[in-house]
Amino acid sequence: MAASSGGKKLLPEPSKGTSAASAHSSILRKSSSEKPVTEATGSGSKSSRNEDLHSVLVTSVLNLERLDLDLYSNEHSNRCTFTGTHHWVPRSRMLFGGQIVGQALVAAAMSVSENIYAHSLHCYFVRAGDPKVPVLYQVDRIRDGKSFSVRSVKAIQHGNPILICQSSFQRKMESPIHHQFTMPVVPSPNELLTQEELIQKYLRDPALTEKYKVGLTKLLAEEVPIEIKPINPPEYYRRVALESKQHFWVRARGYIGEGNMKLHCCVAAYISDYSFLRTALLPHFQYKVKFMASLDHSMWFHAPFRSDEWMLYECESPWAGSCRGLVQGRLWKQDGVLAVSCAQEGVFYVKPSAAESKL
Ligand SMILES: CCCC(=O)SCCNC(=O)CCNC(=O)[C@H](O)C(C)(C)COP(=O)(O)OP(=O)(O)OC[C@H]1O[C@@H](n2cnc3c(N)ncnc32)[C@H](O)[C@@H]1OP(=O)(O)O
Repeated sequence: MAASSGGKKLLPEPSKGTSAASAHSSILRKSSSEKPVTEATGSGSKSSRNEDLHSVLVTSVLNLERLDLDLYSNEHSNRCTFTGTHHWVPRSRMLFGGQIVGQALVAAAMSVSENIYAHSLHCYFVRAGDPKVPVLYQVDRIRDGKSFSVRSVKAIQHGNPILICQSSFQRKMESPIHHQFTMPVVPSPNELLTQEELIQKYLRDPALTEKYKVGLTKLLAEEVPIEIKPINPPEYYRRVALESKQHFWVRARGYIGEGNMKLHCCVAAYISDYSFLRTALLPHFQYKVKFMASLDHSMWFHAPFRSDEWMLYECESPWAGSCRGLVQGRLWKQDGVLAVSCAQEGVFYVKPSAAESKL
């Protein structure tokens, strides 16, 4: 399924100067008519996952409607067809950054030919997204070179850009120059509880205070289309300074299938912004956040991967200051291959701590 208009499958736009035939690739192979998944499917390898439950990320969230050449809307994708409400929106009530980045990459990918693949993207979030109105995606074809193609995408609401995203695509190339770090040693996904199972465990704790019960119940009710298995999650009630690092296993909720790499990169863009920025707050438990938002987001796609299979998200924050925090992340495949690197800066405005307020 590529962009769809009135249910008809639309193939990506032929790149200018490229024969339509070579551009006839669908970045999203699965039809949008397939049943979206509404709950986690299967517990482990893709073979145990019900292949009829396609991820709502593919059937809906990343399913843009083509309005014109290089112009797309998420009007029909931003809604959960089975509930009529908008897809998951953080409690900040701003559009989730990962959704805007993922949709911007879908729009850019529609304008490049089949045999080149996303290798990097760099975005700025310039205005908060409004969950009450659709987003327009305007693609500018900056350059098509022999090996690389560059696109610029503007995500627009109320006539103003909310996101500007540059992305670059490269044709497959081999090279003798190759190295990567070694994947951290952590428990495998099968040894861990999902975030939902952890919350259920906390909710069974008789010592749980009402405040935490309400917060955890709200978190449980959120329909985030991502499955997460935290590694060494801090006890919810332990208010202590933690190292600015976290690891968790992560995958799209539901089946996506072999698809092609452009689709998995778009889903990884969505996934990569979830629970990422909070890494910078882990050492600063004593402060109450009044405002928090991602300022930018960058990704580098290194090797083929599947975003509907467990990947280890290794997150760390080397620095925070001047109301900003930097987070860096690496997505590892279970076989130890480094698939994706991410980086993001965010803005935090916090209330002074109790001790500071007394000064
Ligand atoms: C963790 C969630 C990850 C995400 O997905 S966030 C979604 C993706 N990111 C975004 O949507 C951010 C989009 N960009 C923007 O909204 C703006 O560029 C951004 C970052 C707010 C900067 O715009 P500016 O006009 O410069 O706004 P600002 O930073 O001056 O103010 C923003 C709000 O914070 C408040 N603020 C500013 N300085 C503060 C302070 N010292 N203490 C407490 N609050 C403070 C300020 O009042 C403003 O709030 P409000 O909008 O007026 O209600």
